[in-house]
Amino acid sequence: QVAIGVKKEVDFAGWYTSVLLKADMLEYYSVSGCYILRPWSFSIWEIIQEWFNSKIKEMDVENAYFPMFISQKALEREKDHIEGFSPEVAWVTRAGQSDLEEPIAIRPTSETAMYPYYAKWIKSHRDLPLKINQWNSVVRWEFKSPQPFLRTREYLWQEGHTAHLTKPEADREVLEILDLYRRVYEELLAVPVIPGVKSEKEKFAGALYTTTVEGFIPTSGRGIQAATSHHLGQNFSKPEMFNIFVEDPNDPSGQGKTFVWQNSWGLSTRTIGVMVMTHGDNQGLVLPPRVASIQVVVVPCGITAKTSDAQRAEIGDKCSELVKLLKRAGVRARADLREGYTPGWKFNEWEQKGVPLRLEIGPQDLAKAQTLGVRRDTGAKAPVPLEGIDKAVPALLETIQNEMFARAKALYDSRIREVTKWEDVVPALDNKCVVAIPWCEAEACEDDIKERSGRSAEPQDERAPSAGAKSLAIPFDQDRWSKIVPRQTKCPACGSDAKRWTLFGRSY
Ligand SMILES: O=C1CCCN[C@@H]1CCCn1cnc2ccccc2c1=O
Repeated sequence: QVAIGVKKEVDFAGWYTSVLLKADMLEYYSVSGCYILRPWSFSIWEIIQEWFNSKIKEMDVENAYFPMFISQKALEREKDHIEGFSPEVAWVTRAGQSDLEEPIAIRPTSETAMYPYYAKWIKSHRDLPLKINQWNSVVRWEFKSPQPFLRTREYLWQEGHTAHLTKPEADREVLEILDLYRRVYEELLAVPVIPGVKSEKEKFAGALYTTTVEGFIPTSGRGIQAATSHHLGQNFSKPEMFNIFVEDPNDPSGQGKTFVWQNSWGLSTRTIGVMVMTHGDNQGLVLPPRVASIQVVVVPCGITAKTSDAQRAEIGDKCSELVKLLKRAGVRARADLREGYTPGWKFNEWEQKGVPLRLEIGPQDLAKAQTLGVRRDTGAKAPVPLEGIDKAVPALLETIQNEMFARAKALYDSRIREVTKWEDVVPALDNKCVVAIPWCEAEACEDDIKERSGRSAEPQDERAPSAGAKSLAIPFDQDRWSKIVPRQTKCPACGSDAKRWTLFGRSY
C-alpha cells in the first residue's frame, strides 16, 4: 500500500480524498454528491452521538423521529424563510410507473415537518418547554462541487427543535447548546472553534439571531461554519406561520395568549471532515484519542525466520495479554497478530488509519519488560515499562489529545490578523489568514467587503480571482483583541463608526 500519494500542502483536495480512502473512512458512491461512510468514520459519528445525546438528555431533550417526506404545501408554508434554499430541495415526483398527484419534498431540514404538530401538541403553558431532537439525514441537492463530509447531498446530523414560554429561557438554551457544540469540537475532536453570533446577512433568514462555532482550515486559510444554534423568536409560531401559542399564565385577565419562543440547532457529519483536515498529515489520518475507535495498536516485532516458535508464541501471547490489560483499563486496544505481514507494513497501515498510539513488542522489549510506544501525532518514540502500563497509556493518550488541541489552537490563533486598515485585508486573506476588524455591522458594508476582497488577489497575477471575504462571526469574546475599543474606531471598510470586532474570511 503506497503512502498518501499527494502532499497536504501541495494538493489539499487530492490529499483529503486520498486520506479518507486510504484510512477506509469513505467509499465513493454511484450517486454523485453522496458517499458511503465506512465503519472507520461512522464510529467517529457514533462517539459524537453518544456524547451529545447524553448531554442533551441531561437538558430534558427527548429524541423522536419525523418522516423524511414533506408535502409541498407544508414545505412552502412561508415562502420567505426558505426562499434562497428552494433550488436545493429534492422532490419525489413518481412512484413505480405512476406520477404522484403532488410532488413530495425530501426534508432539507425539519421545521416544516415538525411545527404543524407542535401547534397541535402545545395547548397549555404546562406543555412547555417542548424539547425534541432528531438524529437523521437531510438532503440538500447542492450544485457546488461536493466535498466528502463538508458538502454532500445527503448528510447525517442532529436537529434540535425546542419551544419555550419566554424569550430569556430560549436565549439561555441557545447558548447552552452552542457550548456543547464547542465542546464536541474542542474536547472530542481537538479542533478549536470560535463561538459568536452571525451578522444579519449571514444568519438564517428564519431566525431572530444565529449563533455559530466557527472553525478554520489552516491549509486553505478558509473559515468553516462548524455548527449552528438559532433563536427563532416567534417567527415560526406567529399566526401566519404555525400559530403555536398558549394561554399567558402571567395575564391577569386570563384572556391573553402568548406565542411560543423557539430555537433550532444542528451539528452534522461535517465535524468529521473538519477533524480530518485539521489533524491529518502526509502519512494520512491522525485521530484524536477521544474519537479513535482503536486508540492503541500492539504490534509484535523483531520476529525473523530465526525466531524460535516458542519465542514467537511468547511474543504473541504478550501482545494479547497487554491488550487485555489495556481494555480492562478502558483503553480501546487491538493486537495486530496477522501472519504474513511485516511489522513495517502494519506500521504503515495503522499510521494511515490514524491510530493515536502504537506499542511495539519484540524479544529485546520483553527482556527489558517494556514496550516501545510510538505517537501518531508527533512520531515520537519512547519506551513504556510494562509495569504500570495500564496507568501510563491512558495518561499518554490524554497528553496526545491535549497537545493535538493545543497545536491546532496555536495555529488557528496565529492565522487571525487584527486589521484596522483596509489595505491590510486582502494581503492577510492571501496569506491564508482570517481578519478581525472593528466592524460597523452594516449589511451594505458587508456586501462591499465581499466584493472588494473578491477581485483577483494580486492584480498582476493571472491566478483565478480569489473568493471574497464573508463575515464569519462576531465573537462573544470581544476582549481577546487589542485594547482598541471598536466603538472609538472607524470601520476599515467604510469609515463609519465601528461596533464590534468581527471575523471576516474566505470560507467553505
Ligand atoms: O440550521 C439549522 C439547524 C437545524 C435545524 N434547521 C436550522 C435552519 C435550517 C435553515 N435551512 C437550511 N437549508 C435549507 C434548505 C432547503 C430548505 C430549507 C432550508 C432551511 O431552512
